[in-house]
Amino acid sequence: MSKPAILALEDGSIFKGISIGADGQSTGEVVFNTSMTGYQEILTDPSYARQIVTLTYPHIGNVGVNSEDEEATEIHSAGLVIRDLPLIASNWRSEKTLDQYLRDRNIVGIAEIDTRRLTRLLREKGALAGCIIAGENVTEEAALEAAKAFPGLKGMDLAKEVTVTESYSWTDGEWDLVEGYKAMSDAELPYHVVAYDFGVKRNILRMLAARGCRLTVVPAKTPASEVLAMNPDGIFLSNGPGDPEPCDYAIAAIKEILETNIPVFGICLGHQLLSLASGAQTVKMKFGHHGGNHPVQDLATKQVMITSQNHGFAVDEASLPANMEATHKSLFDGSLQGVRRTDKPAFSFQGHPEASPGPHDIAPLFDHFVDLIKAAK
Ligand SMILES: NC(=O)CC[C@H](N)C(=O)O
Repeated sequence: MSKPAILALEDGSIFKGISIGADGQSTGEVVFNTSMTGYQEILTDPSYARQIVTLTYPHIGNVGVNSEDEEATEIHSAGLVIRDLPLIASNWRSEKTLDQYLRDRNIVGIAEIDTRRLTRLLREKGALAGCIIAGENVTEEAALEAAKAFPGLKGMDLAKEVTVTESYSWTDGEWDLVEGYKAMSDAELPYHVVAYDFGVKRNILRMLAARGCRLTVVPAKTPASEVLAMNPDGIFLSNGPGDPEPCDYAIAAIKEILETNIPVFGICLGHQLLSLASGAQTVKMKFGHHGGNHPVQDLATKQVMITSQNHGFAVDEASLPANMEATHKSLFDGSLQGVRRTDKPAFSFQGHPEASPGPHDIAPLFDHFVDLIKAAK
């Protein structure tokens, strides 16, 4: 017997469906993601903290879930909204069904929702605060009240909530498959990169390790002095949830790091923080970019790449300081997608070059980072 569930939005819209996952209540900013695959990676991406994700692809859960595809140890998304949960999950890697996974992690979800109506609404009005109530005691009034009480992500520092408490090392990246690194032990990997964890995805760490980087992953609030004392060959700024603007500790640390000539690479939240630390400004977007098919142009070569995206804030191109240059633009809406410092070996990208799953067109950005490290060494 399926249990009822309700999704209420701050504008008063009510969507009735059935519960998948845990009983309970969850509020957050409702966003739509147009990816056709990767629901488990989306759920576990720390950048989705405090966001309820609706997937436009209609059948979600077909291949179940497994322990290898998680981008972090927990589900960070505040809830899942889908059209149809298949009766059977079938894949050789599947360890459990999606609804069992949500129940085990105490995450609420709702199925049998008209996700096309919901997506059109979010496109017209922009991302809206919402609340899912699932299981017992499902009332429209309670869901509406909770949705309206959610303050929105603007001004919310969530990087400090999802980051690690202790630093750790990471060398897992099938780096031994890369020619030249085959016979090396982890400690012999040629480059030491310190990665700030603002909500990092595992595949970013894997892709850096695969290029010969021995990583020390550090908590979001680690001061620059501690990072510089580790003598890194490169510094990486991770993706992460929430508004970049209130992350003053990170902005201060990056400013200090930019006084050195150590190569810096930022992805998504890391891109926004590098820009803020350089004097640029960020803005909240209407409904953001969340999907796996976003065309982005490299402004120098004019080459167009298909990219994976997940962001609700963006760097305002008009605010770039004289020593920062736009490198990439979205061909969907013209928004800024990449920057580089003209006076320092520092650059960053708004989308996700590590896309897993997703297009790999922009993966060479990792090679560019390693090239800067080699040049600086
Ligand atoms: N994936 C990310 O790092 C997201 C960055 C930021 N939280 C945003 O929404 O724009």
